[in-house]
Amino acid sequence: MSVATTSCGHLGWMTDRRGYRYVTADPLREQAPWPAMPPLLATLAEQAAVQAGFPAFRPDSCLINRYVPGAKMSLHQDKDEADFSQPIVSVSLGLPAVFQFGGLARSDKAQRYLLTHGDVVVWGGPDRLRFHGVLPIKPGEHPRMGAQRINLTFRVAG
Ligand SMILES: O=C(O)CCC(=O)C(=O)O
Ligand SMILES: [Fe+2]
Repeated sequence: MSVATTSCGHLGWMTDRRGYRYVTADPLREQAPWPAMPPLLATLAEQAAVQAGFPAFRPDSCLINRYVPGAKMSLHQDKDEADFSQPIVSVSLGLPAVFQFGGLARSDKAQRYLLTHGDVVVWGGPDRLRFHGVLPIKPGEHPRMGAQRINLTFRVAG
């Protein structure tokens, strides 16, 4: 089962026959601009980045991933962004997930971390291009978010 994805902020992520890329308009909403990034969330992401040693982080894109039980994300690198000196800031809400954090090669052994409601992860610097993914979400009901996990990843995409 796959993850449902949308975006907010100046740039959002899409895929079609031409491949994956960041664009300024939502192809599923008649090319309307992506919704603005809520300032509260941008500030949260920036403050997390400061704590991790990335004080210049000003995200222009937030990917919103929705996982229902059974949904997973295979190991991948986030490498469509323009500037790899900027980190990724990830905020997890709802059902728990096992996050896999691997090496710079897909075949490298991945560490596993449990991410629960409210967890924030920052990866950058020499770790920016590590392979990562999410194991299938276990069935469950989160008291505030219901039977789903929402993950927000803040990025400097353009
Ligand atoms: O859901 C997560 O925790 C990770 C999401 C992710 O890696 C991505 O959107 O590129
Ligand atoms: Fe990713």
